[in-house]
Amino acid sequence: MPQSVSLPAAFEARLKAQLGTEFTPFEEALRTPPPVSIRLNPAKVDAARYLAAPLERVPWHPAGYYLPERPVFTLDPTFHAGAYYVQEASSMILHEVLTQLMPSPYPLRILDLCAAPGGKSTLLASWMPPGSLLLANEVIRSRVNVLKDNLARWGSPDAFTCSYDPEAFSGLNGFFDVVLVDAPCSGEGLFRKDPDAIQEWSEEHVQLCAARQRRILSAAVQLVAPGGLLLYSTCTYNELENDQNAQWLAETQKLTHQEVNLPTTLGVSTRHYGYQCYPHRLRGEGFYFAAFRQARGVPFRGKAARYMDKLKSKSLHKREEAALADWLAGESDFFFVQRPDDTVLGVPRPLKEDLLFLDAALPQGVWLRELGLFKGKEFIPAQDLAMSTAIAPDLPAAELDRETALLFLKKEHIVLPEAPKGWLLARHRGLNLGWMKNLGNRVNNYLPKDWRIRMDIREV
Ligand SMILES: C[S@@+](CC[C@H](N)C(=O)[O-])C[C@H]1O[C@@H](n2cnc3c(N)ncnc32)[C@H](O)[C@@H]1O
Repeated sequence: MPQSVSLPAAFEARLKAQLGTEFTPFEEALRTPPPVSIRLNPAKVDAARYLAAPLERVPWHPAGYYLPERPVFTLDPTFHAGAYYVQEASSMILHEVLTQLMPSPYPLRILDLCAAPGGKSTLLASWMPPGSLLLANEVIRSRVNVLKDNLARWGSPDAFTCSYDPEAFSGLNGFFDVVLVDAPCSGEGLFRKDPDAIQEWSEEHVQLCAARQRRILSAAVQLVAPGGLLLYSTCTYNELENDQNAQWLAETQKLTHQEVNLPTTLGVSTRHYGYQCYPHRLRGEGFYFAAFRQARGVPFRGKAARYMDKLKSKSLHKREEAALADWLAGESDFFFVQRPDDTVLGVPRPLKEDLLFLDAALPQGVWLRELGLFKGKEFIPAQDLAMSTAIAPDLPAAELDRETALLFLKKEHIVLPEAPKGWLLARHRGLNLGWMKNLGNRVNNYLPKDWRIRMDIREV
């Protein structure tokens, strides 16, 4: 935040009351550059081999690292391949919260109710026990595509996307073991990273956000299974949106507030119900979180059998299923469905019943991962498949140097005289970027238009 920008007077007065003598170091911290941090994708890269030089660790996440400066991420092909997510460090603490409060080795059903652009969803996808299901929801339609693409890049076959108002989930009461409400908020914690947030701040907006958060939380509470966890987080500091909403959850919604054991060396401040990250106490932005256990509640009761036919009617031919096996990793176990436009979608078989519940309970179901499309006998693989961790590891591929990888990501023509003909994965540092088809005299680039790098790459 530049020296010339001043904080709104009402915000400053409130933070002075909240922080006392710590207000001065807080304000000074807001005027220093925000730290840059990434979270590696352990399903795609091994830190020891991937990182060119040792980096400072984010103390509360095993795959979180601070970068010495902000690179142009767009010009790093491995960013497009889903090797890491650029995530503000404080919010990575949810990994520690989940590990302490939900130490389950068993598969879980997880809902990220306010998910775009997908930072917490990718964190959840990496954290969750094998066999779990993650549903990432974003109500604002214009924000759904970025969520879908970020999750596709992350590659988890067990993460799905949808777009509903929180109240639309009422047919799934008691279904989820973990529900995260990373609520839309007044964004006070982002003042350093995004000075525009200062212009948008007002007391009225804080009140509006607090009321909206309660509406979202009232819907979310119902969805948590008995014994399950509701996580509430914001990137703001005020009590109205934070601890007062947490108090309301504890007192009126009959949830049991959970404590998290965070060593004082981490610098996280304890509020009455939740926890607050301040930028002068740790290397991260402003972030608040509180955790609650659904003590009682009604368990979900659904009849999957009633809905089976719905998906069966769109199931694939046996010979097409057999052809698909070549494109998928040996250990993957998928069931396939075909959309009316013939796109083939794949779901890990152990999640089939849960997907059928979701499909029945939500008006338009959920978006499943695309595998490709059969055109006659030819299978045209989808971008989602290239990104998925369930793709067969031994498919024909061309390893591209950085310059050629960026040309591929710009959707330009590239020449590969040595490469075999047919479908080829474009790779950089062993990570898949997308599909090419080598016709001999030319290479067709199948990167989806929306994934194309738009910036000028000539500076590389
Ligand atoms: C703080 S952001 C979520 C950030 C995301 N969890 C991440 O880590 O990348 C809050 C999200 O809630 C969405 N949202 C806005 N109004 C909402 C509402 N009434 N119900 C649910 N979500 C809403 C916003 O569009 C936004 O994407």
